[in-house]
Amino acid sequence: MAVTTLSAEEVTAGLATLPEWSGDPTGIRRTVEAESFPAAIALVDRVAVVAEARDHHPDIDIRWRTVTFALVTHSAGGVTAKDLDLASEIDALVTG
Ligand SMILES: C[C@H](O)[C@H](O)[C@H]1CNC2=NC(N)=NC(=O)C2=N1
Repeated sequence: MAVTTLSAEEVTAGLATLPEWSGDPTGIRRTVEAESFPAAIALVDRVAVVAEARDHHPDIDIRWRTVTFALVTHSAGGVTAKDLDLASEIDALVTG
């Protein structure tokens, strides 16, 4: 499915619905403090299942209990609706 990149205004509007996320048209990101390292890995595993199902994958940085998810649509060269949608899914997986 061809997706088009979002404008700065569209990303700003999208981030208004995603208060845990920050970023701009080049990428959006969220950091999560998990209870433990195993909990961090379990969260990453839950996100991996959804990402694989969507064929849309975050860049993930794991540092002990701190997990940072970064989203951009690489093939489009910027943030698209796919990134905003997956960000919302990740929020649901964080709260569990
Ligand atoms: C072949 C496969 O569908 C593509 O490489 C997918 C995989 N996951 C992806 N994830 C992200 N974030 N951006 C992409 O452009 C992308 N492309």
